Amino acid sequence: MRVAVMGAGSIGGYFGGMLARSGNQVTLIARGEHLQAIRDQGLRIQTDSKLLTIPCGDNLAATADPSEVGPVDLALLTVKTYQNNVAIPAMLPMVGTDTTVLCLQNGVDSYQAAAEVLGEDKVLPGAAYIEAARLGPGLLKQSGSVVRIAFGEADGSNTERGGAILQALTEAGIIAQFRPDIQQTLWTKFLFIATMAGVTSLSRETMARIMPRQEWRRVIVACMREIEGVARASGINLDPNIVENTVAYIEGDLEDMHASMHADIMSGRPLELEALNGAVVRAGQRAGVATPINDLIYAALKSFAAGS
Ligand SMILES: CC(C)(CO)C(=O)C(=O)O
Repeated sequence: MRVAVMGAGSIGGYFGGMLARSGNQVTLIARGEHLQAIRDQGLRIQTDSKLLTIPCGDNLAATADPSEVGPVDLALLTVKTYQNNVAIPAMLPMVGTDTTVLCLQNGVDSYQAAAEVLGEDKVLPGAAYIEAARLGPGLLKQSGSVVRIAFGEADGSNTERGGAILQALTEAGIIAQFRPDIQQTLWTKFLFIATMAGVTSLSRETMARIMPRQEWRRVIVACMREIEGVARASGINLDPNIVENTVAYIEGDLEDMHASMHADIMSGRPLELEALNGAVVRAGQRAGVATPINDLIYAALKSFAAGS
């Protein structure tokens, strides 16, 4: 497959690198010293056990300019959601008649922003579970054993392109699922990440530190119940034990689990607040469900959302 990755940071870089290693023709869209380092030294991915180097050459290329790439079979959208206004229109030269755009961003409505610009029939919503960070120019760190993508057609249909992407991801060693119930999948991750990104950013403490504390645990469970209520009132069919399952999932892997928004606020970078707690507040207003905890998180973090 010809693949382009819009946003070759830690998550896009990891998936792009794996797809190149398994024989796809991958172009990373990157900028500045990150781009230069990838070109000079290859993309380097440090896992818990080894350093993988994927040199630019046969299967991997990197550029700042999407118009150099031309139409691809698969474009991954992995920029932070607050970059969408610039990044999504910039993808247009890479989207042709047969291109599929797989949105792996946080949030339940990010893929719609892409669909509005790139075409309703082009964009597949998806959710990524991966613990990754950028250590330096051209160098990524992927931690822990969880690397998973769940995606689907927005209308729940079973399509040939979905099967082809599933095969490419699986051959790249990524645990992938092509799901008929993609809204449920998106909201399941959303309930987890909006809550944990919100509370860890608010407290400036990691999940491992706040999860065992009863006072935070009550807030976390209440925040998840709030999001569950908004989802159900919006017609999303979540698992009846969604909150208990999500708490158990977090507690099962606490040491390795960090919310990227927490890392962002600690480093003074912009926040995905609008796509996370802001989106809960807006969806709550639409569905007529009160969201006092997310209102508080949203209000408290708003002054930091543009970075500091
Ligand atoms: C799944 C997880 C926790 C890591 O990619 C995430 O989406 C985030 O931190 O924003």
